[in-house]
Amino acid sequence: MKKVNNTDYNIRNLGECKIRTPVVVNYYTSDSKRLLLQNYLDDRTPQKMKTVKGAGDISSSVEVAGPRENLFFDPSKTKAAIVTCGGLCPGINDVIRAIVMEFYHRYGVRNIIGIKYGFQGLIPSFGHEIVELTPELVENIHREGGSILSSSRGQQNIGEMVDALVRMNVSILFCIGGDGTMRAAERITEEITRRQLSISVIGIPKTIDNDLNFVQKTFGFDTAIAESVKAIACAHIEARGAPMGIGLVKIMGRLSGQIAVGAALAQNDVNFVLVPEVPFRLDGDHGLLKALEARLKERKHCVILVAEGAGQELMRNEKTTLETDASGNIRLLDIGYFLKVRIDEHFRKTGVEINLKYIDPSYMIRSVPASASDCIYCSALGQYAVHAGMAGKTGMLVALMKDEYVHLPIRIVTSGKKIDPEGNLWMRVLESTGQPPTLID
Ligand SMILES: Nc1ncnc2c1ncn2[C@@H]1O[C@H](COP(=O)(O)OP(=O)(O)O)[C@@H](O)[C@H]1O
Ligand SMILES: O=P(O)(O)OC[C@H]1O[C@](O)(COP(=O)(O)O)[C@@H](O)[C@@H]1O
Ligand SMILES: [Mg+2]
Repeated sequence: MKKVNNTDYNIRNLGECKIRTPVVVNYYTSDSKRLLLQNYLDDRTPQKMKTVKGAGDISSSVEVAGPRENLFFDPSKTKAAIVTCGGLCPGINDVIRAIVMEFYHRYGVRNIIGIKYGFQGLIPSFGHEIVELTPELVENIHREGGSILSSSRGQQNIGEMVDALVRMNVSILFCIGGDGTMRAAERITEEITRRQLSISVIGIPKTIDNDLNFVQKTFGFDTAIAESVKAIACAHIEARGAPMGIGLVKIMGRLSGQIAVGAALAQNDVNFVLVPEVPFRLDGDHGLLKALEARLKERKHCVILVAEGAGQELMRNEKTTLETDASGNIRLLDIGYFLKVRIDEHFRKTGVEINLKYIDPSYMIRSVPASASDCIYCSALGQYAVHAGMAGKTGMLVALMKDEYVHLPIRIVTSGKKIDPEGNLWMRVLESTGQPPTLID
């Protein structure tokens, strides 16, 4: 990576630079649909592009993250704003800290503000304060979980948010968030483009769910796994501590079972992993209850790990109305409690006395400070985000992809990454748990 110091970059070309969205060329999505983004082809020198193998034989090129020789924004006049949205996630404060430190110490930018309570902070009627972010303020924030700026859910008016950016004279907006935040960031970018404003929008992929497409890993994911593992270890101890013990753990993961899968692979005490991507049944010769009977008969204890989004169809019928949260995310029914009740009922009927202990670590896996590996990731994301913003990139996010930090157009990441039930990851889960390949008749 090229080292930046305050004299390395060239701000003489400010007027000649254009604010622009990076490109992905010839990318094939996992379902093999061709995604061709016609866009600016800047930074396409070989050392600034990374060629990655997509599905099949198709290669694609994406921009590699890092400092650029030409800046779009003049550091002495630049004002940056940071907003953190959606669910909390370990490492948010690390990213905020890295952005502030990079601006101050690398680029000499002094004007950095924090928007409070997610996108609400850009809507004047909420009356949230604006926070001035300085090195002194952020110095120790990475030791705390959560976000010093707080967060919120709920859609806000895009036009009003852009008005606020204009009013505050913001040059670069950093949106730290998950899929919802990236959808909002995309719409903000579109509105900025429509108004022909020179405001750059840079996304940073946060979510313990790790469900952003093309992004190898969202920050906070590793920490969430490390915390989930503690609950699994307790469930295992409890299961072994009583005759016919069952430890049942429910873990977050709304549309994807990535955390459950990661935790199961990290802590090989789990016998059944239930995720949204792989449907299962309770009843029938190949259903979960029969498989559980067999496991208990053989080993006298069992650990079940269920992702919160798994088995939703088992609890719904045609009369169920789907409720959503303020952001439009579907409110999930409680699969953990449902399984506890159904498993208890089943063994009562069959006359087998079991000891089921249900553990739901819930928010405990996401409100902790980041693990060491997430800390490293968060600092890198913050630094690269600043480089991208100063170079006038927009409508993009910084992310790790195939072990390289790259720039991805925001619009390609929001379609939702899933575990492939035919893929190697799920295969490894089956191998390490010993659970049957299917729990459906
Ligand atoms: N299509 C959209 N247009 C505008 N705002 C959106 C859109 N989707 C989500 N948002 C907003 O982005 C913010 C974060 O989204 P949310 O789903 O709560 O969390 P996350 O970004 O972690 O997935 C919320 O304020 C939400 O209302
Ligand atoms: O109760 P909340 O705050 O709405 O959050 C619950 C959800 O937030 C998450 O932790 C992460 O979701 P986002 O990152 O998309 O906000 C999910 O795993 C969970 O379903
Ligand atoms: Mg989300």
